[in-house]
Amino acid sequence: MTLPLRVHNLSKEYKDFSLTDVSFTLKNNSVMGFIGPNGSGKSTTIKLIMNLVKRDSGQIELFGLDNLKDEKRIKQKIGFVFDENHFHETLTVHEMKNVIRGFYDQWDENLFQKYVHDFELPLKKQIKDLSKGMKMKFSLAIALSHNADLLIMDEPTSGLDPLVRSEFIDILKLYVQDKNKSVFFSTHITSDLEKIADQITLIYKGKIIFTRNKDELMAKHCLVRGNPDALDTMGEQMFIGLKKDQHEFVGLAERNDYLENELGNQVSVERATLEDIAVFYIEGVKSHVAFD
Ligand SMILES: Nc1ncnc2c1ncn2[C@@H]1O[C@H](COP(=O)(O)OP(=O)(O)OP(=O)(O)O)[C@@H](O)[C@H]1O
Repeated sequence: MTLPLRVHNLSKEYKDFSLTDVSFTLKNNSVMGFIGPNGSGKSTTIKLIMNLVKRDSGQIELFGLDNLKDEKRIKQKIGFVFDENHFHETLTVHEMKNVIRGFYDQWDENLFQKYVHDFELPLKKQIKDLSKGMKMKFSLAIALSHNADLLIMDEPTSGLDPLVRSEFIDILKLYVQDKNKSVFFSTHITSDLEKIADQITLIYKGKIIFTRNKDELMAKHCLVRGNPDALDTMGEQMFIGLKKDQHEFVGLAERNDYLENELGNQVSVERATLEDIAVFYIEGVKSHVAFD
């Protein structure tokens, strides 16, 4: 079976920023969360995948097809939700939909109308008068109504309230119940990814730190907290990332017996959230000068 998305050694140079040898693979029927601090290169990577920006080198394959040579064919199979508004502000929802549906061979009007109903989309309102949440739901309704096999979304939930975000997650869960569907999206809201993601890719300063299975990532890591004196016994090298002052240290480590059994009374070992994992991996990279 061909993979929905494969990015290989992708590079792009801007004046003050480089995306360097970015590689990752989205598995079939999988949801991948693409995370990293502001300015890490998430939108740039997504724009390169969608051929909105020209790459310097590397390959991008969607469904086994080259994203440049087979762009037209590929775009029929992708539902794209973009943070920046790419609709004509003065058209109504209904008019805008009629423009967009013309691009898709497999437009499903009944399905679109179902989403209009479910999302309570106001067909007669001009795009400029929609709230942020409504615009996102409209984008999502479009993305879901042309039989796309892959959703690619750039921060689709930024600025949305928890209720709308929770609806969004439910929609994605339903979407990937179909074994042919996959999702790739960037976000800063790692708690959403804890609920829905199968894979996580972390990017920092234009380089990939890791692509990992989310459950495995969360099961394998822990936060360790304690008095800095305990570091003398433990050694700092066991930490992926570490923060300390004179009173306390907090670090991310891989779970192991030594930590949990032998050091039990000197340190506390806690569950690490996805946010902790991302923050401390980056902390570790920052303290590793060779990265720059
Ligand atoms: N067209 C451009 N010309 C020059 N620099 C650019 C251009 N587009 C993006 N950049 C720079 O590339 C870097 C990465 O930006 P990008 O938008 O990809 O980051 P991001 O990870 O999506 O950030 P955020 O989480 O804040 O949305 C930034 O430093 C940005 O200023």
